[in-house]
Amino acid sequence: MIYTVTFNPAIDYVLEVEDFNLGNVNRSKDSYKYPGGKGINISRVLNILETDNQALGFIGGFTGEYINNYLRELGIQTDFISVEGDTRINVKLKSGKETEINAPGPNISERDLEALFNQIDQLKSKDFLVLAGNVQKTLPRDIYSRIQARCMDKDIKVVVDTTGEALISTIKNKPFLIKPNHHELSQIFDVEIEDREQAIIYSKKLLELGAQNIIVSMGGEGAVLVSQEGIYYGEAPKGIVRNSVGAGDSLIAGFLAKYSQSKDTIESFRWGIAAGSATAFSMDLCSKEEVENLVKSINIKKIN
Ligand SMILES: Nc1ncnc2c1ncn2[C@@H]1O[C@H](COP(=O)(O)OP(=O)(O)O)[C@@H](O)[C@H]1O
Ligand SMILES: O=P(O)(O)OC[C@H]1O[C@](O)(COP(=O)(O)O)[C@@H](O)[C@@H]1O
Repeated sequence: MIYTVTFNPAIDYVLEVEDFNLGNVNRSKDSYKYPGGKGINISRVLNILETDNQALGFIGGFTGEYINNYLRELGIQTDFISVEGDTRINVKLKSGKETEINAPGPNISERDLEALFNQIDQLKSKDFLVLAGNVQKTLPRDIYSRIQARCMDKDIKVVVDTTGEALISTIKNKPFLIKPNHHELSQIFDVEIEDREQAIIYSKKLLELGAQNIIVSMGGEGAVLVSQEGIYYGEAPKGIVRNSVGAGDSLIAGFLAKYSQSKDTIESFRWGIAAGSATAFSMDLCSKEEVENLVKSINIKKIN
């Protein structure tokens, strides 16, 4: 079974505004709302790709209830822990460029954390655990690493998709997969990573430090995969970008959907890129048909 954990879910509120003008009243042409947060997006795309999974994490208030109901109506199993305060609303502004404002989210108490640890302790060998998204500022920065440590005596494949210290602290515990985008990779090493060659150099360092598979996504430029099996590059297909929110999450879900059936890392990488791009070309997340259409056109090149 694949479990996703979202510490800080969100309703993604997408506003389309023509010629956004800062400091003035703007009217939006259209607006949409979707349940979001990285683990939740991964659960939704796994479900789209007909892969069973369960969504865990913390929700609160009317916004949390909206997310839980939405996922259950899609047929996704959920076992969220209820916290005090409302789950956040993140604003995604489309006006030529994409601007995102992500809110802080409710506090997580010691008791809430204990409840999550109890759930993690029920996981079994061969399960996948995805730890995704930002963790609230009030929590210790190594919280993902502590969760990983609880899985070490079982054969659980842990996937981490976050940034900064929360990500760095997990590398020593040998995560199965990490997926920084090139900006996040730049942040880790405090350098400017702008091309594939640089992304490879720094991913190799993460491999040496313990990560088993590193995918660095680079938006429309595709992604690189660095693992013990070698170094690969996958070009992203061309298309009209409608809303790239959730593209990175979709990449992870596409990878896991394929990997959990086939254990074929390279083919899974191809599916990941297809799912990421199919989401970028959609207003909401991808559809199964779009992913299946795109996957045929994606060429994976071995670099080393
Ligand atoms: N403009 C785009 N054109 C085509 N594919 C895209 C585009 N933006 C994102 N993607 C696809 O989604 C994947 C993840 O996107 P990226 O923006 O790097 O992730 P994140 O959302 O984590 O920042 C890319 O590797 C690519 O396959
Ligand atoms: O947890 P964070 O880092 O604040 O990010 C939350 C946001 O990330 C998303 O999961 C999208 O992530 P990606 O675009 O990186 O795939 C949104 O749904 C959500 O609003």
